[in-house]
Amino acid sequence: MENYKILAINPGSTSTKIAVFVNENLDFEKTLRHSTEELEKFPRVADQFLFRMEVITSSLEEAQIPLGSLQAVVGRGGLLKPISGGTYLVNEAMCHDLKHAKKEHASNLGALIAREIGERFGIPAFIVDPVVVDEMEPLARVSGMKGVERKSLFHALNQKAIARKAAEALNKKYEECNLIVAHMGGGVSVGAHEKGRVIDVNNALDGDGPFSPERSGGVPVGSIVEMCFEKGLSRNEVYKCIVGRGGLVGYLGTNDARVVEEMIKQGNEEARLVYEAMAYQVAKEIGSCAAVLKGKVEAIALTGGLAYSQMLTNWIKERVEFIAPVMIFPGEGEMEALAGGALRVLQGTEVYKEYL
Ligand SMILES: Nc1ncnc2c1ncn2[C@@H]1O[C@H](COP(=O)(O)OP(=O)(O)OP(=O)(O)O)[C@@H](O)[C@H]1O
Ligand SMILES: CCCC(=O)O
Repeated sequence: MENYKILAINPGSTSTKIAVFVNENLDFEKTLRHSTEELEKFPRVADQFLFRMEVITSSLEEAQIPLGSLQAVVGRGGLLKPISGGTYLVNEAMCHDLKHAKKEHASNLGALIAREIGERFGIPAFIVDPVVVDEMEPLARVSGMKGVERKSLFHALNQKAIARKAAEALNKKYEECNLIVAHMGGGVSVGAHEKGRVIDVNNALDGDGPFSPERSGGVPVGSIVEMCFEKGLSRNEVYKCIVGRGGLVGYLGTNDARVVEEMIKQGNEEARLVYEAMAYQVAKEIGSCAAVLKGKVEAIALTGGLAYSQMLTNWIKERVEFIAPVMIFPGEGEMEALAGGALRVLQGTEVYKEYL
């Protein structure tokens, strides 16, 4: 069997994760951290392109991994038009949309960096399951306000990767089972996976669903109207309260769940209430997904950095275990999922999709 060496690139808001896989096997991995001072110099995420390229190429050089030895490069996909899940070849239309994306998101750089490396070394560049994966049913799109549609914007890459692992643990194919996946990281998304399609999910970036370490999740809209029109906050200030300064940050001044657990251990009652409320909201969202799937749920998977917390997962489990067995996959499998998507295409077990 031919060996494929694949570089995976995952640009995050404060880091760039890179990994090199030979087929399924991890050969090299590094998280390149970027300080606020380093990133502050760039007015827009797109302006960080050369800076991130430079840190990636120097680390690979340092690790003595020649870019010329790669067979493919794969980046985390960003805020494109809504598309179905899968592996996409990076093309001109995709790069155009990412350069002109209305919203800032570090993952907008994934495809652009992958394409640059791909072109330099004559190898294919892909993205896999970007945050805009949209497999929602028409019913799920109706918001209740004419002219406003519910959108699918979530941790598609990790949700799909973990759903595949949960299916494997059930000895089934992902496309054969109904699962609920709760990704609990800096943001939280809870998806109803029906036979390999995420038919409903909360929009993790736009104030929808449970609150998270730094996002407010859904809040009563009347209060937002007041913030906009009576408190005189700017558009950016209001958005910051929803994404960045919401959730644990807003209540407790930290986005680090470990710090919150320490506060609870020291007897801080507010910290306990807020932390348990986060678990309560995730459990409620899981319950909503169970209704979406008409109760036919084979497993509930909890993942993301917060899934390391036993305190949190126990609170969630006690409320949702009656629905289906709860499986816990702490952390995220994004690098493996990126490389896996590219590998399936290189090995010919999956056909890449074209972004139009
Ligand atoms: N061992 C642990 N116990 C409790 N919480 C933890 C642990 N490890 C990480 N966390 C928490 O997980 C959260 C971050 O999760 P994660 O690293 O998945 O987020 P991210 O990658 O920054 O954001 P996102 O997943 O939204 O893209 C933080 O609140 C962090 O404190
Ligand atoms: C929208 C999913 C990715 C993120 O939370 O930033």
